[in-house]
Amino acid sequence: MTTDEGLRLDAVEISLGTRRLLTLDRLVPPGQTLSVMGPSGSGKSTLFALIAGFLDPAFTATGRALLNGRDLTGLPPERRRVGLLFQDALLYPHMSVGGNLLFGLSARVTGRSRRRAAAEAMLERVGLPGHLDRDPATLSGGQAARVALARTLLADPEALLLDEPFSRLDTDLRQTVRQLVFDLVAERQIPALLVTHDRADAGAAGGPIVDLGAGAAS
Ligand SMILES: Nc1ncnc2c1ncn2[C@@H]1O[C@H](COP(=O)(O)OP(=O)(O)OP(=O)(O)O)[C@@H](O)[C@H]1O
Repeated sequence: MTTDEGLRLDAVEISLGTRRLLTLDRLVPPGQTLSVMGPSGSGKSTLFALIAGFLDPAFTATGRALLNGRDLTGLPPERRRVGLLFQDALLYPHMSVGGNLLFGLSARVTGRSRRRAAAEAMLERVGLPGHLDRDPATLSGGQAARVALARTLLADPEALLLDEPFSRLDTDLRQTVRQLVFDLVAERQIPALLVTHDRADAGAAGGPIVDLGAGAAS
């Protein structure tokens, strides 16, 4: 592995006015999940916004985020190859499951039948074979979370930002879905960041934990 691989947060510092919100200097190697913890307001979502490319202009940031050697600074969000998963699945309600997946699918996969096959294969991998024509409104919370994961991965991201994606799932489901997520992170060798308030989630991620509330986050 060269040092270029993975998600590098190179002397990142984010401030809000005169208040320094966070500083972070880390490499998240391929296949590893760095868990980001910290109290409300410590800057977890702001860090994700910086990496994904939608930092509010109210903040000032120095340092760089590099993904597999590419400096993300100044790139529009759609060119960053960063996948996001949130608390809510955020599926488009007016599209079928397949429509949602094809919407996310990388433009590099061309041709209707190849695109459908890629979506079906990904559904199968997340444990929902044959669900392409389902209406998202009829899915359980766990199924919707799996579809959201499938949609994110179909875009072929080079890094994953997981913003409390398990917090709405109850215990058993939570364990199954998070295992699936971390299995896929390892399988695809993608670096991932997980924002969570839950030590068990951070433990399940298996990687290092950074606490933004501790004042010495690095
Ligand atoms: N658009 C904005 N303009 C000004 N201040 C903001 C803006 N968005 C967030 N903040 C402030 O920036 C700080 C960090 O917010 P952020 O949402 O990143 O925290 P967080 O750790 O994700 O919190 P939570 O756990 O509640 O999601 C907070 O003090 C928040 O009030």
